[in-house]
Amino acid sequence: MTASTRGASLRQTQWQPHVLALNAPPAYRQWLTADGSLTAKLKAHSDTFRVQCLHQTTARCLTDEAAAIGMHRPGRVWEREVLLRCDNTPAVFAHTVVPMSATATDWPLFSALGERSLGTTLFGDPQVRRGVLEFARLREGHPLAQRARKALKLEQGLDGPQELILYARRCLYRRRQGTLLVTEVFLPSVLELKLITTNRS
Ligand SMILES: C=C(O[C@@H]1C=C(C(=O)O)C=C[C@H]1O)C(=O)O
Repeated sequence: MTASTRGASLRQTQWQPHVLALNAPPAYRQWLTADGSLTAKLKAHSDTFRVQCLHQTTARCLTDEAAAIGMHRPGRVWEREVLLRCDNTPAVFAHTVVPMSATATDWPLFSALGERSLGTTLFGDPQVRRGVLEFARLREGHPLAQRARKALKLEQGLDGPQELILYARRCLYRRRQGTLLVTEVFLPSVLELKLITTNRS
């Protein structure tokens, strides 16, 4: 890596309200801007869909997400990270944070999700308010890029795809007094998915 690309990769990841600002390939754009539940979309593009929960624990939130969830400075949150698998291939690395100030009344189903999709609890609940999507091309050193690559490395037993360009989106959800920030990092295999028609010939 040259000094110039090192400087570029270390440039702070900017979360944008406009997907075109990323210069992402159209194939990624259609996933980044997909409306509704990502779980539902992934299920429509695979025979088998699974949520692999990597962990759900307390952690310190990332510096670029504190303000988004209403925290004055990065602090402890509930953190959930999963791989969304289509036909057992990881398609999305997802990272969700909830401030510790949130109560079980705010997010009654979050703590016991396990390998059930978070989406099924968000999109079915009339009390949940969904914010606007933000988009980013994750710089190489961004923690979520590193964690996604690490999850893939565990999957592929390789050094991990170093030159992987990762596009992500994030969305803030509100319910009662609670906030919850979902960040979805789209892995290259998502581009291989094909819509499965219902009337299979
Ligand atoms: C928000 C959704 O939930 C999905 C499921 C997640 C989980 O189970 O942790 C995380 C991110 C999402 O891609 C959705 O389906 O749109």
